Amino acid sequence: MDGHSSAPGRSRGSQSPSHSASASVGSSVHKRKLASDDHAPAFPFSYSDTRDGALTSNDDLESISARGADSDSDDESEEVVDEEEEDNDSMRVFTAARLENNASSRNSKLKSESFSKKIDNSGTLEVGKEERGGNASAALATASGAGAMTGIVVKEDTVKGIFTENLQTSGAYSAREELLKREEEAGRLKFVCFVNDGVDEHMIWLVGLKNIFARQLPNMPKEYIVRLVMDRCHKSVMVIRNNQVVGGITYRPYISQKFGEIAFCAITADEQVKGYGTRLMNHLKQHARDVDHLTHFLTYADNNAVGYFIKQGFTKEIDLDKDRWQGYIKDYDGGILMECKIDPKLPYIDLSTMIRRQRQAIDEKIRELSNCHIVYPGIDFQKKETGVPKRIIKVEDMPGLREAGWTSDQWGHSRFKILNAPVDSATYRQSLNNFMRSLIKLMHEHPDAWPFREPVDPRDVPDYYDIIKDPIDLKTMSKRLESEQYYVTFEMFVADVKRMFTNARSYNSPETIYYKCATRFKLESKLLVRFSRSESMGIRVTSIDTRLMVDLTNPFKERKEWAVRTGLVKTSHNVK
Ligand SMILES: CC(=O)SCCNC(=O)CCNC(=O)[C@H](O)C(C)(C)COP(=O)(O)OP(=O)(O)OC[C@H]1O[C@@H](n2cnc3c(N)ncnc32)[C@H](O)[C@@H]1OP(=O)(O)O
Repeated sequence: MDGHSSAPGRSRGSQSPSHSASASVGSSVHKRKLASDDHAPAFPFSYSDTRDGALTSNDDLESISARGADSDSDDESEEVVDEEEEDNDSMRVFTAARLENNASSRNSKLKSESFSKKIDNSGTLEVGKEERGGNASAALATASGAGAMTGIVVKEDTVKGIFTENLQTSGAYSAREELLKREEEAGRLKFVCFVNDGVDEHMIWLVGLKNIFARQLPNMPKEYIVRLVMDRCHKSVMVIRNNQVVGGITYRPYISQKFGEIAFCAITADEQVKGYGTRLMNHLKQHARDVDHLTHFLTYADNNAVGYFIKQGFTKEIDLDKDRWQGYIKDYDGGILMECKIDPKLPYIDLSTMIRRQRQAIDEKIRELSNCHIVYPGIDFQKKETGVPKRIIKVEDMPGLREAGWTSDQWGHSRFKILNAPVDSATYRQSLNNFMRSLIKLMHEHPDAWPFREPVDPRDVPDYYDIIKDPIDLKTMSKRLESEQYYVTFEMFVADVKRMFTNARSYNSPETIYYKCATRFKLESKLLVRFSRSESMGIRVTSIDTRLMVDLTNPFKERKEWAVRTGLVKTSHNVK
């Protein structure tokens, strides 16, 4: 039973049999003292308690360290474009490195062990039997089902000649978790939780963990790390791979308060960003919930690690009642207090199976409602130059189209309808072609159109076609238009114009004239199409966005005047 008495003023040192320097209050003094006093014992307190063969001196610890538990070894040096115009911006955004893997930049300063910590008399921790006997979490994971990363089973499709394919197997998170789970099942990886219990093997791992913390949290006084890792009120959940510790979390469970304080968390440098940190946290949560009966975790997250903690479900908003934690936990400089609620039901160490089942259930439901999982064979579409088909393929011959609910009256269906256009499809198409022709002509005349008038010559730009897989230019568009087979909808035309700008802006860097031309040309083409569409559709625009009008620069100036003249735009309204 936790006999904690509310004594926020009592120093943490009072829990140690012979605490000394560490009980000082001023943080800087404390830090300096720890950092500079070579004669100070590495342990701020001595282990007079010898239960379970606990260490009795600093030498014992050093000797264990010398046995090679150091896994973080010292040799490690450490529209026409429509409304969705900006959809291509992402193409200019290059993916940044996921992590700045520089341990020395991880800046976590111990501000002060404020020693206002309340004492949790439950401090003597029972290490669950399952931890002593191995790894409860791993056992649970094994019991909870196969971890094979199989794809979703697709029902046999009865339609002849139709292929079905797995839509998706698993996301990156699940894939990583599954992989590590399989490692656990194969015995190459385990997650254990120990306190300083004097058992040699456990001590070796704890010392190894201490070394990792010392390496990965360089601003944390080493003596302080040793003290907490070896403190019997603190537990450490460790990642053990091939009998070597590769990381861990040291935390203190406050049993009566039902929360735990994560003191240190680190993975050895060359094993970071491989999913160990996530799996470790999941094991910790499961253990803390099932063994310690905790409901929350609190931690002062190092600024550089806030992202990691957020991904593990920690938030900067602290919901936990202050009475439950204030005065218990230590303050750290450069750290942000974060909280995580432990879910009472989630299978933390088998989340991937849960996610896979949920994904499967959703996928099955989607398959009941749609045929989007059915993949049809492609059509033999032999193209002439400019992509115009050599042989006209009847729409109804396209595999899967009828199955998708297409009917012949939908031919040439478009979001854009020319109003008052003839209903018979031949005349309608003629009007559409005329409309697109007038657009191409106007675009051709635009002063910024010069880079787009002809296809890029590979002799001038040898790598262009290696990078741009779907080239397009105004001349090619004109040919497509003249074939009268290609642009069967206005959307197809718009798609080519969009691609022309996207190609230019992905091949060329922003400071180039080509990129700038593309940006200006894109904007004005967009305005042009909006105007032309309005005109062609017979819509009488009675007001036009001021911004559009202001943006209309030269070659379209006449159109603006024309728009005003014809009453397309209300002069009293927007035109300046
Ligand atoms: C209370 C404290 O101890 S605070 C100090 C925390 N410890 C440190 O900063 C020491 C140095 N860092 C480390 O030891 C490790 O990088 C840890 C413990 C922070 C994370 O362990 P890893 O094994 O690298 O984490 P893991 O591979 O599971 O990554 C989980 C996710 O968090 C992200 N992540 C990992 N570290 C960080 C970080 N420092 N900042 C932002 N995101 C991070 C990963 O990119 C990954 O994202 P994804 O799921 O979208 O791909």
